[in-house]
Amino acid sequence: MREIGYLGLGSNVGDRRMNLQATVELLWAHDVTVLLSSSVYETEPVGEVLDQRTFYNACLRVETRLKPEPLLDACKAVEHAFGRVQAGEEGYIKDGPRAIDVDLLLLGATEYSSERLTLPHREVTSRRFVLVPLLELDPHLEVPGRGRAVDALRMLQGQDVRRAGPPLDVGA
Ligand SMILES: Nc1ncnc2c1ncn2[C@@H]1O[C@H](COP(=O)(O)OP(=O)(O)OP(=O)(O)O)[C@@H](O)[C@H]1O
Ligand SMILES: Nc1nc2c(c(=O)[nH]1)N=C(CO)CN2
Repeated sequence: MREIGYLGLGSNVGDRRMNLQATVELLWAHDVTVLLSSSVYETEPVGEVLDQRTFYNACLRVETRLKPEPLLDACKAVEHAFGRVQAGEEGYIKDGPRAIDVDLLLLGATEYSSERLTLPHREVTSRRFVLVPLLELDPHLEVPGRGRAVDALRMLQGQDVRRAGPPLDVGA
């Protein structure tokens, strides 16, 4: 059975837009069909490392037959193709600079938790750089177990998120 899911992309190293665009193509090669892209947003860094380049962030609506863990594997394979150092590996910096980050935000109505995967993503309702592009894709989006995305965004202040470029090319 095919499910609709949402992925969050982020990049702040190299040609940020090109990295996001290349990710769309790599996802296709891993059985993840990209249906729609949000605009690309330039966003102020949040988390443990604030003194770094601004990020380009976007969200994708995808369709896939992959179950949660294999879909996470596909996200990780894309990061690996960019040479991403993973959590637990030497040189990993939590919230540090990266050419690409692919987060699995939502997969249908699935609520799931394992050692390596939490669905919905634990930060989906606490990051403006995720909620703004998600709401562009679906203004009525409900986050399973956590209510309406628009209500979550209303609770958040501050972080600068500004539209920087058109949606990524998804070949539709
Ligand atoms: N929904 C999810 N999407 C992606 N990774 C997840 C998810 N839930 C748990 N994880 C786990 O989180 C680990 C750390 O992810 P990552 O290295 O991308 O962290 P980060 O990008 O620094 O922080 P964040 O995940 O908060 O954006 C991954 O190796 C993965 O096993
Ligand atoms: N603005 C912004 N800040 C971040 C981002 C990101 O994608 N955008 N990703 C992080 C680690 O996943 C940490 N901080």
